[in-house]
Amino acid sequence: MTQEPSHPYPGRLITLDGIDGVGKSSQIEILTERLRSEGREVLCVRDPGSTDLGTKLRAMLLDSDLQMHRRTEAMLFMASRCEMIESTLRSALADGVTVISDRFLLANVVYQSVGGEVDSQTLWRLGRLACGGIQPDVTLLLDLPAEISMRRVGGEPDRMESRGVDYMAKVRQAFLDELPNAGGRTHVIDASGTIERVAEAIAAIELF
Ligand SMILES: Nc1ncnc2c1ncn2[C@@H]1O[C@H](COP(=O)(O)OP(=O)(O)OP(=O)(O)O)[C@@H](O)[C@H]1O
Ligand SMILES: Cc1cn([C@H]2C[C@H](O)[C@@H](COP(=O)(O)O)O2)c(=O)[nH]c1=O
Repeated sequence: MTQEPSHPYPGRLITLDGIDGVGKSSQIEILTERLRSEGREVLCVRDPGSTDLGTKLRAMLLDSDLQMHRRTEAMLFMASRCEMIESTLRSALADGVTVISDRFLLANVVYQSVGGEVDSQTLWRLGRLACGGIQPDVTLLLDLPAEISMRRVGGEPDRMESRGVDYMAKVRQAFLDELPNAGGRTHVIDASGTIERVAEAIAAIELF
C-alpha cells in the first residue's frame, strides 16, 4: 500500500524517540556520523529545543520546580516544535537535507496523554496543526523496559523523570500503542543490547 508523503519536500525527516534513558542521543550520534560518511548532508535538531525560543521553553518544561497544567505543558512542547519547524526544519527539507530529530510529535502525544486530562487523539490533532503539515518520513522507536532505562538516566531527575518509573512504564506502552499514528514508516528497535548492537539494528533499516 503506497503511503501518503510525509511532506512536500525532497529532504528526509528521520526521528528517533523512546522513554528517557533509552539511548536516543547515543544512537543519533552514530547514525549522523554514518550518514555523513556516506556523503549525505545531515542536520540534527532536538525537540524541544534547537531555537532560542525552544531552548528557553525546554528549560521551563524540564524545571522540576515549575508547576503547570498538563494542557499548558502539551501546548508549550508544541510551540517549541512549531518554532523549530518554521525557523529550521522546513527550509532544510526544502533544500534536500536529511534532518534527524531527537524526538518529535509522537513524544508529545504519549508523554502528555499518560495520566493527564488530555487524550491522544486531541494531541495528534493539535500537534499536526502545530507541525504545519510536516510529519516524519521514518520514526525509529527505541524500546526498553522503564526499570532499565531509568537506571541509565544520571544526575538530578528533570520534571518528566521526577514522575517516576511507573509513569515511564506507561509512557513506554503508549509509545508502542501510538507509533502507527506517527506517519511515514515506523520501526521498533530493541534498545536492550549494547550501543553497538543497537546501532547495527538501526543500520539494517532502509531509511531512504
Ligand atoms: N545500549 C546501551 N547500553 C547501555 N548504556 C547505554 C546504551 N545506550 C546509551 N547508554 C547510556 O545510557 C545513558 C543515556 O544515554 P542517552 O543519553 O543516549 O539516552 P537518551 O535516550 O538520549 O536519554 P534522555 O532521553 O534522558 O536524554 C548514557 O550514559 C549512555 O552512555
Ligand atoms: C518532545 C517532547 C519531550 N517530552 C519529554 C521527554 C523527555 O522527558 C523530555 C525531553 O528530554 P530528552 O533529553 O529529549 O529526553 O521532555 C515531552 O514530555 N513532550 C514532548 O513533546
